[in-house]
Amino acid sequence: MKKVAFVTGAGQGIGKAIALRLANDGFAVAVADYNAETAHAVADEINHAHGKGSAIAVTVDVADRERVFAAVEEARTKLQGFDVIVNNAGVAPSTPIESITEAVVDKVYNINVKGVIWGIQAAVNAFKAEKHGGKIINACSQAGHVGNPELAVYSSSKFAVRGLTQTAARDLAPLGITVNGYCPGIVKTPMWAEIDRQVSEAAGKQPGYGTEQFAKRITLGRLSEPEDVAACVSYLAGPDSDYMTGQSLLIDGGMVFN
Ligand SMILES: NC(=O)C1=CN([C@@H]2O[C@H](COP(=O)(O)OP(=O)(O)OC[C@H]3O[C@@H](n4cnc5c(N)ncnc54)[C@H](O)[C@@H]3O)[C@@H](O)[C@H]2O)C=CC1
Ligand SMILES: CC(=O)C(C)=O
Repeated sequence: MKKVAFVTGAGQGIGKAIALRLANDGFAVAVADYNAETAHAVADEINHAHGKGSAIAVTVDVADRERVFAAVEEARTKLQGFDVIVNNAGVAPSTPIESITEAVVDKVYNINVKGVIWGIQAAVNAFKAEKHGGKIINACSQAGHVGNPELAVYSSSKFAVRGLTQTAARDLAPLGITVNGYCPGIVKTPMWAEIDRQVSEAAGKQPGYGTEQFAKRITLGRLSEPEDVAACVSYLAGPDSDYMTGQSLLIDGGMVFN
């Protein structure tokens, strides 16, 4: 029987790369996203293009607690098990301090922070129903290790995810559940393209300027591909990370040294 992984925000970008990688690792994958079209496209790619792959698409807004519980239960029932959740969905609007509104704080925290809490809770329910432990993996960021310019709301939400990851690791260890996070640097996805556009525009520069500014800090001298991140998540989802919990691993090409 295949192990089952549930990946949120898996319709594009890093989440898509994670879904494809875990399918390749032998997991049956629930491709969860609030964009039904992209979720179905990724699930189809796994089922058809990858031959041995097995996936379903699940439409869910991670900010909606009830829907998250229902989506996890749907995946557990349809895929006949539940072993790993990757709480990957996130949003990252540019928010220079003086521009911050209540609406943008609510939106970012509802998705990036509450969405992770609901995912953790729903996964615990599913692990209990399956009568075994499991692995919870949360999307953090280098911006959760060091405050990023013009990304105060986003950066603080990722600091919160790092705190949640440590705390949940302590609370859930007695249930045989590990909780870890991954902290990418600058990854070539639609999210990064939009941050670059907003930061460049705010500086009165052409697109690409924001990337240049951030990229100066990358020791390895290149931006990350989504697959770089998926490789780390593959490790966190597999047995080689069994003796690791509460960690938020930097995969940032050496942007931030703590
Ligand atoms: N791209 C980057 O440079 C970095 C990204 N990250 C984190 O990695 C994760 C993935 O980022 P990307 O792939 O770059 O983003 P992206 O914007 O390219 O893709 C995000 C996916 O999440 C989905 N999504 C957004 N809100 C949702 C919601 N409420 N419910 C369900 N699905 C939702 C979107 O439909 C989309 O498919 C995020 O948590 C992000 O904060 C962390 C560090 C760097
Ligand atoms: C978007 C993000 O998390 C970055 C640039 O680290």
